[in-house]
Amino acid sequence: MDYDREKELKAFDDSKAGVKGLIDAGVDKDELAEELNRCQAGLQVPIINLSGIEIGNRREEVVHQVRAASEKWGFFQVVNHGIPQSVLDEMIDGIRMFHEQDPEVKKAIYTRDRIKRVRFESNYDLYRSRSANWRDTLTISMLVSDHLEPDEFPTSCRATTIEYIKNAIECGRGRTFVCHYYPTCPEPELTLGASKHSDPAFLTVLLQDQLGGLQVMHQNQWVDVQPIHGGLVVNIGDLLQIISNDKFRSVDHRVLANNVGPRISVASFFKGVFGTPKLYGPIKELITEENPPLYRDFLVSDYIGKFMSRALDESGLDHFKL
Ligand SMILES: O=C(O)CCC(=O)C(=O)O
Ligand SMILES: [Fe+2]
Repeated sequence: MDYDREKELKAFDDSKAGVKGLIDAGVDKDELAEELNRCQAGLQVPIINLSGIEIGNRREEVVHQVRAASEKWGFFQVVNHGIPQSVLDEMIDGIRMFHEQDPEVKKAIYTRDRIKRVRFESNYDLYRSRSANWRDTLTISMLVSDHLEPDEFPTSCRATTIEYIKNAIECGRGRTFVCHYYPTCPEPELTLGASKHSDPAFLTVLLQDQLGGLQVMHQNQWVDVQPIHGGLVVNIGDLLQIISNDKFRSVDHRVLANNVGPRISVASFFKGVFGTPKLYGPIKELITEENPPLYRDFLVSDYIGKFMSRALDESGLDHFKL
């Protein structure tokens, strides 16, 4: 592979020509328009109702639905999950407030709290793949432990403002919150909110607002993930595809940019442990003679390292295939 992402990023930064420089150099609008339009109306990612999960055989039913959705779609939405609507609404409002506050105050918070603002990659992505990431994100990494405890999510997402989010960090385990803010885009046909990718995580739980824009690749077509008030979007990430030995699917998704208004979403990535020597790989119970392991064992930090340095159109999975 002769492509060096860091080097290209630096070259772009050094040029100081900005997005305008890239556009002046020529963007193939037809290519992007074709890619944007490959959509499938009428399909919908599975919606799983968690109500009464403790009653009778409901749990079994739900497990079955989760399994089927994870195999066929890699995506589903959950409703009646028990997190109060007010908590979800306040979380969206908190993120909006954070991003829309006075720029100087925001800057002071970033500095004071040493919050890492992920590189705003729009310029770079436009350059590299003719598709920008039209969003500002705030990334908050949680403390790590050596196992995943996804059932803690409801507590740790009780975040209304940045202060609350930080409190959540205190009790968080091996996960990262990405609080997205997709500003209104003057030319949505020229760009993307988030370019096509699969997630570098075991599992992602996503809260999105009512604007829509998230699309998932299904049978070679883009399908809209319809916003459901009070719903949460769950998707399988690369790491779960690996440990399930390809039984569950980590599928590509993207977010369209729009000129209607800012879009807000909060993604909680369950990433496992970064700094410990724990090895992950296809779960032994799934391995038989007919179903041999498809991936080698790996450390989460190896995987994340590969993901970060890969070319944009590459999958993070390929490096671990046997
Ligand atoms: O904002 C969204 O709806 C999805 C964002 C996403 O896919 C990601 O951050 O990995
Ligand atoms: Fe994603």
